[in-house]
Amino acid sequence: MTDSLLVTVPAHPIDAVLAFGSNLGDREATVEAALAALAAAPGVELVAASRLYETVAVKPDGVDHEAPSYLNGVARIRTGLSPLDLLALVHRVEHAHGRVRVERWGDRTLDIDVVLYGDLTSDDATLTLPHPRAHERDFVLVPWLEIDPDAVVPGRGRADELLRGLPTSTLTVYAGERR
Ligand SMILES: Nc1ncnc2c1ncn2[C@@H]1O[C@H](COP(=O)(O)OP(=O)(O)OP(=O)(O)O)[C@@H](O)[C@H]1O
Ligand SMILES: Nc1nc2c(c(=O)[nH]1)N=C(CO)CN2
Repeated sequence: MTDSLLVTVPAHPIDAVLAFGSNLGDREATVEAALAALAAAPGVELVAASRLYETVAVKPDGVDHEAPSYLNGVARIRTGLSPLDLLALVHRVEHAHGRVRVERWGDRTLDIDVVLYGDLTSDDATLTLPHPRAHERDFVLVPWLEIDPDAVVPGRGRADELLRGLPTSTLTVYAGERR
């Protein structure tokens, strides 16, 4: 059964953190369009967005240098949407940008994860909060720390300390292909 908190409309706007990834097509245009769509959505205010980072694809067996690399970024929004309405919005934006799911962690034009919704924790498979793998992903922690140096993953610890515990990072700041 879905946790009732996941369908509760908040009494006050909630800060939520979203992580973006794209490794197919015009990655920069896709991420920028997704951010614009989220910023324009009723009940969402875009508060901050990180730079984009070029990152090596991580597959279930480890990093895959043969796969197209990702652009990753993180945004903080303030929202009056319930957690599940936010997830539904994120899915609509993914589908509007041609998201096709073929295999687990397969290449994709756009992936948006809900990293955090306020301090809500959930172990519901439909929306697990905080995102169950955010704490082990440099491609989430690095851009998140850029916009929130004191970021904390509830139940896991400070993002800067989590990052220090990960293998050497393969991220580089994306300078842009068209600029
Ligand atoms: N915090 C969350 N953010 C986004 N989706 C989530 C979250 N928790 C659970 N899900 C569920 O996970 C399902 C699969 O999501 P998705 O296809 O984006 O996974 P993935 O990108 O392949 O892998 P990962 O979740 O490791 O990034 C979604 O349909 C969604 O209901
Ligand atoms: N570098 C990188 N690798 C990934 C990413 C991602 O966003 N960036 N997302 C995945 C599943 O969501 C799987 N692997």
